[in-house]
This record gives sequence, C-alpha cells and structure tokens, in this order.
Amino acid sequence: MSEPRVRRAEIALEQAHVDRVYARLGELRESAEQMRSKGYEIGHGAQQEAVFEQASMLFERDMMVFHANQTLHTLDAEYEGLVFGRLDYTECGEPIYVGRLGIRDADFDNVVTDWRAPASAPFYQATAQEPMDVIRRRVIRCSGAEVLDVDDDVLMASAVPDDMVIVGEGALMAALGRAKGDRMRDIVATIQKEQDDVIRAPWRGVTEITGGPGTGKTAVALHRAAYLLYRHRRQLGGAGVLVIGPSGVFTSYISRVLPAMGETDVELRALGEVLDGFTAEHVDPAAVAAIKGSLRMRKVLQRAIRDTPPDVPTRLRMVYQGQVLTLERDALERVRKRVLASGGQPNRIRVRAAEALLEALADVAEQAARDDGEAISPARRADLITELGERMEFHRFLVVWWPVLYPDEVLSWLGDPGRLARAARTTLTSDEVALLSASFADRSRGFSVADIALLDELRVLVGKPRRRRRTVESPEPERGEHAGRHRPEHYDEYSHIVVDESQDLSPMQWRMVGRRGKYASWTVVGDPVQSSWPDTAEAQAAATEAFGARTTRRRFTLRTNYRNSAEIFDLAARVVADAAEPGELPQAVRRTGAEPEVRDVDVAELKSAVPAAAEELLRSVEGTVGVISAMERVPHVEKWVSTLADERLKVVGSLDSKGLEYDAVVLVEPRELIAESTTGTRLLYVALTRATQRLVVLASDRSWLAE
Ligand SMILES: Nc1ncnc2c1ncn2[C@@H]1O[C@H](COP(=O)(O)OP(=O)(O)OP(=O)(O)O)[C@@H](O)[C@H]1O
Repeated sequence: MSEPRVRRAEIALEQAHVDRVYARLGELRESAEQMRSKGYEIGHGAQQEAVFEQASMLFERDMMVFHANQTLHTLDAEYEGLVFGRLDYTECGEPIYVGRLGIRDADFDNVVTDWRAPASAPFYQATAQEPMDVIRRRVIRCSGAEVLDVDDDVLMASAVPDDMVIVGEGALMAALGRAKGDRMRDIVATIQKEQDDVIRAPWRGVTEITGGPGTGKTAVALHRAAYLLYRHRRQLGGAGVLVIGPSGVFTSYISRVLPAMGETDVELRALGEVLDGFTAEHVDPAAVAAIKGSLRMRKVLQRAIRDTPPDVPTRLRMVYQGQVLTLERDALERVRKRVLASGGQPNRIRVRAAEALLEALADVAEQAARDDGEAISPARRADLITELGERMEFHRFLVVWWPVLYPDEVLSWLGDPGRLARAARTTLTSDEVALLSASFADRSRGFSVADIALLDELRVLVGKPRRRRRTVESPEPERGEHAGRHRPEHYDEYSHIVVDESQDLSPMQWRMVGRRGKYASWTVVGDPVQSSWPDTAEAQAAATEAFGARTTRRRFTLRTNYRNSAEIFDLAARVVADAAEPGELPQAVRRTGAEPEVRDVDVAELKSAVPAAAEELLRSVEGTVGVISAMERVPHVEKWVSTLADERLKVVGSLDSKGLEYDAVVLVEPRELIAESTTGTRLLYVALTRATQRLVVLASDRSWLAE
C-alpha cells in the first residue's frame, strides 16, 4: 500500500478503538446521570420521613449527587483528545491505550489507561536504548472523537512483527510546528523522557527544575502537579496545591492546562494575588522594586509598626472621685514604648496596652496623693483601676490611641518621608527613603506587585485583630476567579507549592510564599539566566529559608528548547552570551528557515513601523502575534495597533511577557527593555525568546546586539 493509504488504514483501525472508548464514555455518563437523578429522588422522599432518617438520607443524597457531578465533570473535561497514545509490547498480545483518564469496559478490562498510572510510564520513558519491551509507541491525534492522524516511533526495530505497520515520523516535531492559541496547551501526548523524569519524581522535599527558555519547565511543572494529585491525592489533595506565577497574564495563559487534564484542585495565583483581599498588577520601576524586595524591608516594617500611628490623641483626661487625672503626650508615649518593648504583635497586646494606661493613671493619682502628703492604699489603687477600666470613655480613648493596625494603612503611612525615615534609620539611604516614600504616597495605581509581599509581612507583624473590621484573611466576594473556591483557612496549610519563574522572586516574596508552605513539598521552576532580580545570593538564601527543614532537594535541568526555532534562539543567545555560563543555554531543536529580522527604525517612526510589522506577521502566521515593548510604552503601542482589530494580536509589556509564547513577535526598541530593569539584557533575552516561528525587532540602534 502507498503511504497515504497505509496511514488511512491505520487511522481507521485506531478509530475503531476510539469509537469503543467514546461509546463506553457515553455509558458512564448515562449511569452518572442516573445516579444524580436517584440522589435527587432520595432527597424528595426524605421530606416525608422522620427527622433523623431524613438527615441520613439527605447525607446519602448529597454524597450521591456530589460523586455523580464529579464523575460528569471529569468525563466532560476529558472529552477532547481522550485517547492519545498506544503502546505495542513484545510480550502481551493486547496493546495498551494511553489517555487522559482511565476507563474500563463493562468487564472491567482497561480500554484506556490514565497517563499518570504506572502502566503508562513506558509511553514517556521508553527509548531505543532502553525500550522497556515496547516495540512501537504510537501518538494518536484526535479532534473530539475523530482520529485525525497517527505517528509512530519504533523502539525495537528487530522485534517488529511482519504485520505491524509503522507510519509517520516524529509526533513531537509535528506538535511543535502547529500554531499556538492564546492559552498554553497540555503536552501529555508528547512529553519527553527528560521531562517525564521530572514529572514523576517523588513528591516529598524540594524538586528544582531549571532550564533555558522554552524547555518546557512550566508545562512540566503543571503536569507534575496533575501527576502528584493523581498518585498522592491522599497526601496532597486535602490541603491543596498552590501554583504561583509571575503575573496575571501568565496565570491566565496557563489556566487551561490543568483543567484540560481533569485537575481542578489546584489554585493558580499571580505574585500580585497571593494575599487574599488584594490584587496588584502594576510593577514598580526597577530601582523601587529592588528596595521593596530586599530583606532590609523587614527591619523597616518592624520599626514602622512600633511608631506612633498618625492622628492619635495626645492627652488622656479622666476624673476619679472628683480628682482630674491626666496623661500628656510624653507620658502616653512612654506607656506605648513600654508596652511595645514587652513584645508581641500590636493587635494582640491591646489588653496589655489598656492595663498599662490604667496603671499610669493610678500612678498619677498616687503621685498627687504623695504631693499632698497622703498615700493610696493598694485596695484603693485596685478600685481606681477597675472603675476607670470599665468606663466607656476609657474604651473610646483606647480604640483611637491604640488602633487596630491594618497592613494597607501602615504601608500608606510610609508615604510620609519623615515617618519612613524614622523607620528606615540607617537601614536605607536618604535617596532610597525619598524614592520609596514617593512610591508609597502615590496611590493612583493602587498597590504594586512588590507591595503585596510587604503587606503580607505586615499582616504577620501586626497580628490578627480579635474583631475584624475588614479582613485581610477572608476572600472578598468580588475576587472573581478565586471566589467560592476551596482554599485553606490558614495560609500554611498548602501541601504542595509550585513556584514558576522562581528566578524573579525577591527575598521578601520568598518570605511571603514560604509562609504558605510551612508543611508543603515544593516544585520550583526557574532559569537563572532570565533573572531580573539583582541580588541572587540574597534571594537564594531567602528561598532556602522558605523551604525550611525539607532537606531532600533534587535538581533537574532541561536542555532542549522546544519553543523557539533555532534561528530565533541563536539571535537571543547572542544577547546573553556574556552573562550565561558555558552550557547554560539550551539547544533549540527546530529549524524553520525563517531568520529573525532586525529593522533599523527611528524612535519617531515606531508609530507606523509597529503596526506595519504586526500586520505583516498576522498575515504570515496562523496563530498569535505578540507585540512586546518596555512596560512604559505599552499604552502607546496599544493605541498604534488598535486599528488592526485582530484578536490574535496581543500587546504585552516586557515584564509581563515572562513565561508567555506567541507564534510571531514584534519586539519594540530593545534599548528600552535593557534600561527598565536592573538586569537589563536578561529581560531582553526573555522577550526575544517568546516567538515560535517569526521575530521582527524594531530598533533605533544596534548597541544591544553583541557581535
Ligand atoms: N514535550 C513537549 N511536547 C510538545 N510541546 C512541548 C513539549 N515540551 C515543551 N513544549 C512546548 O514548548 C513551549 C515552551 O514550554 P514552556 O513554556 O513550558 O517552557 P519554559 O521552559 O517554561 O519557558 P520559559 O522559561 O521561556 O518561560 C510550549 O509551547 C510547550 O507546549
């Protein structure tokens, strides 16, 4: 048979099996629906029963409905591309089909094996050197229930039986060449062995994944989360898995991968959303972010919460048995200092503050008596304290003099340069104080991403108020995506934390994340060469502290760049040639023949050159086109390309481009990207490695392009 006919015959053969699978899926769906209806019937019947029976029946109903709904949800989520692989072995007669979930037929025989099950491991692990008894590995590409294509790998050429047909070559290359959508896709059908080793690594301890751009670090980390939940649900499922990404744009980009794999028990959060009740998107200028992220801020914040809050009353005046007792500003401040010196979080020691005030009032009464040559008996002193302490006016004073401290308020107080200078003392320079206080004072854009880690630090420093006015710890209803979702009541309850783009976490952000993983195991993903954090040693130390007592640390390095064409990656690699260690950069596996273009354009011409290049790329690729510029330039670029009105076109700032991917990219003015980060060329390197097929750089000079 000629190749197309052979292929068609093999597709038809696999279609027969896929039809069986979907027929079985239909049956399972139907029985889940029946179970749900039966559950509702029980509930209806229960209304006529005695109360205790009713309760147990309602429970049974809830369980039935819950399980039925879960089954239906999983079956629906996995519908697309349910079966994607097949293994033919030397020994057992029957092939194994690998898919997104395990399905058995009515006789309890497997018609599909879940990709995460041990039996599926050879699909990813077998190689020609170590075939694990697999003769042929076949990738089956489907659209819904229809088989579109098959692609084979022969792992034991000498063992191929006469009647076994081999078609195609390289499912991976075919997958990589396909156009990308605006959301990341799962890679279950083409996970490579070096990636699978990471995905299936033990769950305990800290698993570090490093590798250059496009090596699949994010994809692997997400598949690992799905794998761990499948294999260790008992240990990890209850408290949940938290995935932290650099930005909201990024979490939205990866948001479809896990549900596509049937995993909904994972919380995705951007660094600006880690603290409930706050959502920050804007990024501070590099110099400001560097101060806010450094560990020196701990000291500054510790002092800030011990400073006198603004606008507190400066005099306490009470009358006891006709005698006026007054505490003036200095006396009040002495009381405050004494209470704070005794330790504890300000919001937790308010009772102590009240007691100290009353003691001070009693001292005033005693002093007055002594001045008159009299003495106050211990019983009278105790009586004075009790009586004044019960007065409403005293409590009214206390509430304003020792107010409940809220992290957002304390941070905004630091917009006052004098107050910040007091808190900073010698910890920050006067220039740093000026920069920082201006940033805290400017609330026009709300909190920045770096502020969130400071707010979280303050949350711990001030302590939880006994009665909460507006809680930082309970989710606000309008938090859209997270609303109503399961999450631990206490921050330290997550059982597994995945940190993506970890090279960019500041030490203060590591502290924030560390608080949520006190008892967790970790998967940490990063690439030092893409780092935009200046002091890597400080960040490393903070990371190690966040991991706490977990001594098991395993490290994997991924070395193949699956995203960029080799032509595009060669250009990007030139930019960081000096900053990267030998062997640190990955190898791009795909040549497309399309060289990246660097066009010389004056800054004044960008206005027309950007939309022209974007339009050209929209015509030349099937998928998405990203226009990447310095953060400050984004609003202008958005305006310039607005007339193109194509939903495949996205404009993104350099920092937000981390982790993202487009089929084609227009990179605007590299010089400006270098200038906006303390690690300059690394940020440019990140931006240059976002395109899979085409790259056009518009530059007013070529100083950024090392020879
Ligand atoms: N085994 C694979 N099969 C198919 N596609 C893959 C495979 N591994 C990675 N890819 C694809 O390569 C691209 C890059 O993957 P990913 O974003 O996970 O890389 P990364 O290492 O996190 O990159 P960066 O550090 O640049 O953000 C994605 O489109 C991903 O789907």
